[in-house]
Amino acid sequence: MSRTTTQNTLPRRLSGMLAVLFWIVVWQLASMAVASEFILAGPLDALRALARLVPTAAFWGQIAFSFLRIAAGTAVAYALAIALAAAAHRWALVRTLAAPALSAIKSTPVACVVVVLLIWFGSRNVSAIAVFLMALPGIYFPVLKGLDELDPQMEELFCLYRADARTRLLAHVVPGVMPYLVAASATVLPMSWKAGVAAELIGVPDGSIGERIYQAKLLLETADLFAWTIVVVLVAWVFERAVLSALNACWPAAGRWAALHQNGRTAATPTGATIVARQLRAGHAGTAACRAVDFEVAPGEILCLMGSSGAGKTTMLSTITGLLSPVSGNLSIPDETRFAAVFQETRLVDDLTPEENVRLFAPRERNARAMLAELLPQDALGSPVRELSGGQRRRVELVRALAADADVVLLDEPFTGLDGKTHQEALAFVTRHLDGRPLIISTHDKQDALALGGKILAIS
Ligand SMILES: Nc1ncnc2c1ncn2[C@@H]1O[C@H](COP(=O)(O)OP(=O)(O)OP(=O)(O)O)[C@@H](O)[C@H]1O
Repeated sequence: MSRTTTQNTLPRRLSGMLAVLFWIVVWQLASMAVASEFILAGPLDALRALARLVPTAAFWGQIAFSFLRIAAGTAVAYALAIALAAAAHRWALVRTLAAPALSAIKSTPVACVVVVLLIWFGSRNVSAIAVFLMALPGIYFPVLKGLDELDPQMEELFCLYRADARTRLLAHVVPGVMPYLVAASATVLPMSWKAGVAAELIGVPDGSIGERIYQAKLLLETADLFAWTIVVVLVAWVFERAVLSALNACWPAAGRWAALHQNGRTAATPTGATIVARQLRAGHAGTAACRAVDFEVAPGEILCLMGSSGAGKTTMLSTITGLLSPVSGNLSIPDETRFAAVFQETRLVDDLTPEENVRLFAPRERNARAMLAELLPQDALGSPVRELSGGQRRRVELVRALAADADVVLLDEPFTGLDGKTHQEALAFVTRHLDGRPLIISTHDKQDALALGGKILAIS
């Protein structure tokens, strides 16, 4: 933690504690003014009641009874809501069927549900089921939104590099959905305790916190009532902090784990792909972006696409990778060809380090760290890429493309943002690590084509 952050946090914590103290004093003064423990017990009365309750085994048994049911209801709701959201994201029919049912559950008052649940299931586990029903839509809708909002450019990246399902899930889906899940949890977790204790208050299961609060109400033990309320607030707070901390910790850790466990990925034999285009016209939605071109790129050859801004270089590269369909003409590429690419805009997993980003798609034989060290300073290698400069991020992408297990390398203006020296180093890096694979590169700089010794294809 930086010194500025610590300096800001301490006064904030202190002022928060003083605010709590202020309201406790107001509560104490109000109870002294009312002067009746039955009507308004003060904080000291509640503390005395708490001191009486805490040493008893029954107190801990009641907390355990309620905690187990509320935690179980919440956990099952999370698991089912996430699975259902994944299915709804994948299949429109599931989304259509789930929407009205979950919207109805969301708007039904807990008290009405609990009465029906008591008739069906009895009182013992009523809190678990009530919590489950409350948390299910609370998690389902935000997770579905997170899945719908996954960055399509990153989807393309994982698809192009042929990432397996596990890598895509841990390095792309989890970091994309987690902010939605964490934000939803900050509301759902405290609510689950409110719903659970409310259900126990109605069902009054033996040995629960709800039963104790109900008895305190019947016997007008206001101090006990407040003591139990304090206990519920504290346990709910600890529960919320524990779950949120676990979620926040597993968020970047998931991608890191995926990067470090690519042991199964070994370098495949290059297919020796030759790319042949005849009268190929690239474009978007059937509209050509450039004139028809002919070219042939064999293993070890380099083709430099050159043209003014908007001429269609990026569109041509996307057509070669198969992300876009040709508007007309022929493009011949062997079926199993594996591509690696630097896209025009940066596409990195922001929470991962440069090495982890490279290792996501590299075979285990490749020494990602050594390759990165050829282009980046040592102190940049340990930070998440979100903390790197634009030029450093560009170099990480370049290393990732050259380190990946690919037959063809495509680079779309890969030297953008690099100063003269790093530009030259990057050019030399490409030549050194191309390993006889065909390279197609888009650039505005004729010197790049000369330095790489590539053929030039004018795009217009
Ligand atoms: N998603 C898209 N949908 C429709 N048209 C697009 C899309 N992306 C780009 N275009 C159009 O296709 C044409 C070619 O764009 P492209 O990005 O391929 O050019 P470029 O040569 O790579 O340009 P630059 O050097 O500026 O990167 C432009 O007229 C652009 O407006």
